[in-house]
Amino acid sequence: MKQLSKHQRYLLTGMISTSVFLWFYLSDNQAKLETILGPKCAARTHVVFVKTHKTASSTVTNIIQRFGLKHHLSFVLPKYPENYLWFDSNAFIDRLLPHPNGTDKKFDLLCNHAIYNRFAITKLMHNNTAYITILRHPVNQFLSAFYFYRTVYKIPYLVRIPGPNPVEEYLKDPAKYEPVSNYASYTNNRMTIDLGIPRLVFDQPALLTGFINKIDEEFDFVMIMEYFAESLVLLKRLMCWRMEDIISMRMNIFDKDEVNMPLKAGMFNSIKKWAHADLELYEYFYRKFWRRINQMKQDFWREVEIFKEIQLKVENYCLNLNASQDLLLIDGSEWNDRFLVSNETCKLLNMKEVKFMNYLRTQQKIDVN
Ligand SMILES: Nc1ncnc2c1ncn2[C@@H]1O[C@H](COP(=O)(O)OS(=O)(=O)O)[C@@H](OP(=O)(O)O)[C@H]1O
Repeated sequence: MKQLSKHQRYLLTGMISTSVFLWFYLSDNQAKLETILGPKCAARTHVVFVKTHKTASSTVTNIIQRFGLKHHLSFVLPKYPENYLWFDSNAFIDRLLPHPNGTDKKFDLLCNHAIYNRFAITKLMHNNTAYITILRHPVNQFLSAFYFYRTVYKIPYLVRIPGPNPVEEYLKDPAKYEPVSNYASYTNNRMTIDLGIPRLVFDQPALLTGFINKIDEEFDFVMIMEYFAESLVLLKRLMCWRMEDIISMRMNIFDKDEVNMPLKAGMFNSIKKWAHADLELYEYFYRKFWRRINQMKQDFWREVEIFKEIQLKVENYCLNLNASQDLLLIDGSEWNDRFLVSNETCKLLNMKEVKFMNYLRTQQKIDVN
């Protein structure tokens, strides 16, 4: 074979090393490809998450809190010691911590419990804010709320219910036990209440449907708790966030063995009947969720699978944490850059909503001059 000249050898070596470099870059992952060709999309940083009760909403709030902390974003936060945001009076601004950069500035994120009030919230937020919420099947949502607010929070109207099976007793005549105020109840179609739909329309089908349609117009995305992984991958795509942004640890799990209130025959249907506004809301957005998923290409399901694998690794790592443990390295894929999970990451993933909020409150106060 003919010997290559020095110049040809030099060119060939250059071509090979460039190819190896590009191969490493391109085969590594999508994020590296984006480094060369420019990003496909920029992460959206303006979100309102309407935190419905007992729907895995604290888990989603943790995701948003971590995202905001990482990107130094501003949060709409109630003044200490309040944990809820109240938009029911014109003086709602007085109950909020001021914006860290001046009172005329718009906030980036809102993710506390609040009764949705579009008029008030738009005054605080940027025009390009994504409005998001989450719903759960009303029977499980009702039971979760009933058990939690009776046995953990010990809310008087629920504690007062007598008998060996208080759920059964309550379902015989819910109105007998329910508090008068809309907002004091956690068991009367609370997801619908959280979304700002008044109790007055619960028994007026046309008006209720009208309100649900309005929510549909105003919200960018409604997640479904029973499809949490799918919901988070859709959220990631909508917001152009990274895989490490949507990992989470389950918050507020309630051990059903702690309560001895078996669900007897007929109770499932009684709850559906009582929670009929929540049921209509849930079924509407459940159908919409699946229409959205059915429009996705096959790669959506591959991304969900990858996400579930990563989520499991993170859960195992954070649950079996010990101080000397190495970092967890998550490999890159078509949908994510490589990333590391550390003890510090786990601390944030496990941080309860109120503790996280208190931390954010001190951060934002420090920023106020
Ligand atoms: N990731 C994930 N997947 C599935 N389910 C989850 C998840 N995270 C939280 N949960 C369940 O959600 C219930 C708590 O909901 P919230 O966090 O919204 O409660 S709260 O209103 O903020 O008190 C509570 O339900 P119950 O255990 O039935 O009470 C949690 O177990």
